[in-house]
Amino acid sequence: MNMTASANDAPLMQIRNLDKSFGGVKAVDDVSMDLRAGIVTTLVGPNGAGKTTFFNLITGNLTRDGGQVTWLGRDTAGMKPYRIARAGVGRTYQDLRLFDGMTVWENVLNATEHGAFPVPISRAHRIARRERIERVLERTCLADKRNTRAIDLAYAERKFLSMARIMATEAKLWLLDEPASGLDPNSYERFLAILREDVAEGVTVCIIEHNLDIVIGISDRIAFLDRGRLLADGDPHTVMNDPELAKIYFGDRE
Ligand SMILES: Nc1ncnc2c1ncn2[C@@H]1O[C@H](COP(=O)(O)OP(=O)(O)OP(=O)(O)O)[C@@H](O)[C@H]1O
Repeated sequence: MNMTASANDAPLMQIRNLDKSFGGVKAVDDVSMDLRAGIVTTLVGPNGAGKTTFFNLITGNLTRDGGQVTWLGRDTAGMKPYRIARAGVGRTYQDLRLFDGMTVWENVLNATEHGAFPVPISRAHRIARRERIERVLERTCLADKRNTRAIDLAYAERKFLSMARIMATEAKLWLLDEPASGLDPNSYERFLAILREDVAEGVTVCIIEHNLDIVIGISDRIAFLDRGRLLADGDPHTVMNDPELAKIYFGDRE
């Protein structure tokens, strides 16, 4: 969405020769990628290509077998997921992973505390955080639902709540797992507007998405994974119009 970002900007996240196997399956195989400020990268690829494993490796949910991931210049090896999150890497899940019994407000507040390891904050910070959450709830149209339990929300509202949790943490990198799937057209437009505004402010986004119509509309860049390998990484139209990749994607490879 920000095609003007300079190619010389240092990447926020630098991924080099990343490897992960499960038994004999190479889920992520020698993948290198740069994630730069203000750029939306979409990961596409057939089922089992390694997209979720890739997310799990860069969030610290899985331990890599080899390779290097640096975030803001620092090697993340050995960092716990909550530390990586606190350093500015936010993530949503396909199954959303909300706290169903908690209210909207509590769900968002909890995200700002990064799980079981809250950092003590001053009164001024608490006030600033409350204002930030208010603003995020306005933007995601959840302000009127602040006292509603997550389980009682409609599907699109639950998706926006998972976005709100990232937005409130002011994460610099958003890793979004199928953020637009199942959204009605109005909700999809609202999602796109939020994404565009935050990307314009410098947020970096990496999305896993299966819906190819959505992919083209959202992405500055497409990374195509297959059997753990990064087969292409570049301009959306070039990648999506590649006949060999199309065969792989639609399952009719030779
Ligand atoms: N915890 C695990 N244990 C064993 N094998 C796994 C595990 N997680 C993933 N795999 C395997 O690693 C490969 C990559 O899986 P992954 O879920 O990362 O792919 P994906 O691209 O996200 O797929 P999908 O689009 O279906 O979600 C697959 O062959 C999968 O079966």
